[in-house]
Amino acid sequence: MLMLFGGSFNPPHIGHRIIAEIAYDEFKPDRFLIVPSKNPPHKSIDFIANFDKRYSWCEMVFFEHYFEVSDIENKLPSPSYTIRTIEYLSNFDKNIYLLIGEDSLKNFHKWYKWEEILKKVKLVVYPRYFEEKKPDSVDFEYVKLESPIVEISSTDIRQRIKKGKTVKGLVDDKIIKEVLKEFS
Ligand SMILES: Nc1ncnc2c1ncn2[C@@H]1O[C@H](COP(=O)(O)OP(=O)(O)OP(=O)(O)O)[C@@H](O)[C@H]1O
Ligand SMILES: O=C(O)c1ccc[n+]([C@@H]2O[C@H](COP(=O)([O-])O)[C@@H](O)[C@H]2O)c1
Repeated sequence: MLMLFGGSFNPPHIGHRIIAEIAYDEFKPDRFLIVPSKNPPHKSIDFIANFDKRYSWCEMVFFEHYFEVSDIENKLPSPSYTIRTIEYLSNFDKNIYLLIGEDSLKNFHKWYKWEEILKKVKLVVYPRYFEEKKPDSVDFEYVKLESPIVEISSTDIRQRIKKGKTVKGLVDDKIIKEVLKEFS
């Protein structure tokens, strides 16, 4: 079984690590892939660090031996549609679990070929809101993790840095210097 956790990771934060650790513990997949998105679809971001930087931050944050940080979306066509990543990974393992946060779940029915995705993966959702938010007007199956809500986001981290506020504890110590340099 392979678990896929994709994201912009702009930058990776402690919330991402908590999500990955809890999902790993719950499912114990044979492979757990962290996949930084080369060109995240549907995302308007004030600023995105280049792929190589985000990839190397992920390697430092997800250092445990059971995590594999993958550069596949750097090689696959742009934009980084998840269906393409899944189709590529299906060559290696057909039992794929796709891990997403509850905010992504809300818009999941707007993803490119989302119905195709659901035929190929089992969806695992990490809660992000105290009040459950289900996708609008569509119904599909997913497993929701029972886990603490983590109110940390990359957007907030970038904004804090711009305002000169600390992000210690929100971002892994190993990458904090580089992250501050990137987003100041
Ligand atoms: N605090 C969180 N709680 C639950 N899910 C999260 C959290 N942070 C990120 N995720 C999920 O992790 C995946 C990758 O997230 P992403 O890299 O976009 O981080 P983000 O904090 O949501 O970034 P941004 O603020 O730039 O949108 C997405 O599926 C997202 O829903
Ligand atoms: O395939 C899509 O249409 C699609 C639309 C939105 C998001 N995604 C993927 O979902 C993951 C989290 O996205 P994001 O924008 O919240 O960082 C990341 O791997 C994206 O490539 C994928």
